[in-house]
Amino acid sequence: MAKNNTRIAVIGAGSWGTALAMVLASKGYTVPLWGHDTSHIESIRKKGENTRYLPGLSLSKNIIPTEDIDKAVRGYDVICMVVPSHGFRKVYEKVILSLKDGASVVSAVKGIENDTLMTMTQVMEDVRNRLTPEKTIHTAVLSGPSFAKEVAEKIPTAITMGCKRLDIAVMLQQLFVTETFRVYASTDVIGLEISAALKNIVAVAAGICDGLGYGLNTRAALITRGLAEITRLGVAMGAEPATFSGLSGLGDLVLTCTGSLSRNRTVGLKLGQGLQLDDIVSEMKMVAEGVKTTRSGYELSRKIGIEMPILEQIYAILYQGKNCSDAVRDLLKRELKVE
Ligand SMILES: NC(=O)C1=CN([C@@H]2O[C@H](COP(=O)(O)OP(=O)(O)OC[C@H]3O[C@@H](n4cnc5c(N)ncnc54)[C@H](OP(=O)(O)O)[C@@H]3O)[C@@H](O)[C@H]2O)C=CC1
Ligand SMILES: O=C(CO)COP(=O)(O)O
Repeated sequence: MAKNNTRIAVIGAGSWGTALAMVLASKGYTVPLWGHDTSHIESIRKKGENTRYLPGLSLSKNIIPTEDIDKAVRGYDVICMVVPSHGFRKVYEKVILSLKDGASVVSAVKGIENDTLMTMTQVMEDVRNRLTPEKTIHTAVLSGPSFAKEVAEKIPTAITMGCKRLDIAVMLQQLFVTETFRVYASTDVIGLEISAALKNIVAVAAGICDGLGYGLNTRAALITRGLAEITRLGVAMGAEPATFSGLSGLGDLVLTCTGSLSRNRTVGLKLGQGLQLDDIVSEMKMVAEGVKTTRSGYELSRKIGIEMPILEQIYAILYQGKNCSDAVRDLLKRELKVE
């Protein structure tokens, strides 16, 4: 668990980027924390606290807030990308220009890009092929049940680091692990990314059912059947089935479908209570990735030809104006099946 000479920076000064910077800073690493909003970065620098996203938690002096992306990236060995999926590509296009050959880039983001239907490691590969094909860059993904606030408060958490090269996954595992932040290694990058992105949609569904006043039976059914459909899609994309019963699969699904800290579950809860999506989203200061991923997940499932009944109903609610109760009724009256 000891610190080594690796230089690591975090790109994205929201709740999760800040919490991950706190994990690394607690090990003694000096961590640049990049954010795109100069006034927000200035506020973090002055107050020693991210009052917008993690209020009440003092930041270590080892965290260096910066709005200068080149300064945050140039010469660093490992970059942790924590910019929401809708802004990820644009930021990475800047990051890659300053990235050193042989660096590792970890995506801690849970989403699928709209329009391209790419996961974040696929976006990174696409950007590299276009902008710096001569560079070798190791892409990785960090995923699992981990509310930023709890991680920042050092509440015991377990999570998975995935990289197609196991030696790199193990190097990154050792870099992030602390006494309260246990990191497993995996080589199933696509499995981790698909489970991470799609659990957010099931969390919206769980919130809707709670908002409608349904009970624990409903939630347990959603978690179980949600996992079945996420697994079907992931396996069709080349993932290992076992990944979906791991931390990034079942683990994160349980957390976000049941935890009151989940932004995606909160969106669903308010929809179930009758609020309009636009009003819910415009009042939230944090990102709920499941809203955009419902669109890309839906298009991906149709492209690959995988039946995903829960996802289809959430898509109809969010993007076709379907009534929440009608969606639940239509799920229940589907043709009977063998489990
Ligand atoms: N929070 C959590 O518990 C966890 C989150 N994640 C994932 O981490 C990712 C980041 O989420 P999280 O940190 O929670 O989000 P937050 O909503 O807490 O923060 C988002 C951050 O990204 C910035 N941002 C928004 N749009 C852009 C853009 N286009 N370019 C650059 N920066 C931008 C925001 O800046 P501004 O303030 O100016 O809007 C803010 O600093 C998501 O994919 C999420 O699913 C994963 C595990 C846990
Ligand atoms: O992914 C998360 C925890 O693992 C956070 O979930 P929300 O984005 O729904 O808050």
